[in-house]
Amino acid sequence: MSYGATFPLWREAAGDAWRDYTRHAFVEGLRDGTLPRGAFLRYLVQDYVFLVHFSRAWALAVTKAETLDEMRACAATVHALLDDEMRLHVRTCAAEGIAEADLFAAREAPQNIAYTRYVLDAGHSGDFLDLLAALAPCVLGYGEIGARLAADSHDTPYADWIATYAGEDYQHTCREVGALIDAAVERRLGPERAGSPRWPRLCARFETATRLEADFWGMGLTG
Ligand SMILES: Cc1ncc(C[n+]2csc(CCO)c2C)c(N)n1
Repeated sequence: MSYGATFPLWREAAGDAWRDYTRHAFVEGLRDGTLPRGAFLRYLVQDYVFLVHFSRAWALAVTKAETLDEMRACAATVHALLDDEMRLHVRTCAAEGIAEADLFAAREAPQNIAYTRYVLDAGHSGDFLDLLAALAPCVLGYGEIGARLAADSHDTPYADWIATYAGEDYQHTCREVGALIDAAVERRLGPERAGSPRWPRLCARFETATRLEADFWGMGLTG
């Protein structure tokens, strides 16, 4: 999955961190069905809280945008997060007897705090590109993971989760976010993006967020 021109460069620059995230033991457990249900539910409850803060980060992106197209793309993501993706968590948890109020009130794990506040700080202390570089591993990594797991399908109780991220709706979102990143980078750095003095810092932001994603899976596995 390339999702545009910038993402493959950031992914390449992240080196082993990308592999550690997208091939994490938690992901392999989703793929072959060996992930314990308790680990999945722990992840889902934390992920609900994660999505609350992620919605805030995309809302921050609306305020950091420079064009109406950028504002529209980020506002649409806020809407999709609050109205679609979080509902999936609510439904799955409800089926296990966990109410939405419990999700909202869940105590955040340190790995969750580290990741979401890192992303928010990238936006507060930096500009639109700093924020997008910190947001990208989350959005595009799940697209890549979903597509890989669906292509190598097993009989797994996590087939719904895989289908959500492998599905055309989500893959379309990933292509749109890839295009948003490409246009934002071109606008601010020009055509020689990788030669820009800002480039190494953007790669570093992407890599840090990637490492925090891997730690988030780890939290699901071990609590
Ligand atoms: C830890 C963690 N990382 C990534 C995602 C996936 N994700 C987060 S926001 C979003 C929609 C577009 O921004 C998607 C698909 C997740 N749920 N939890």
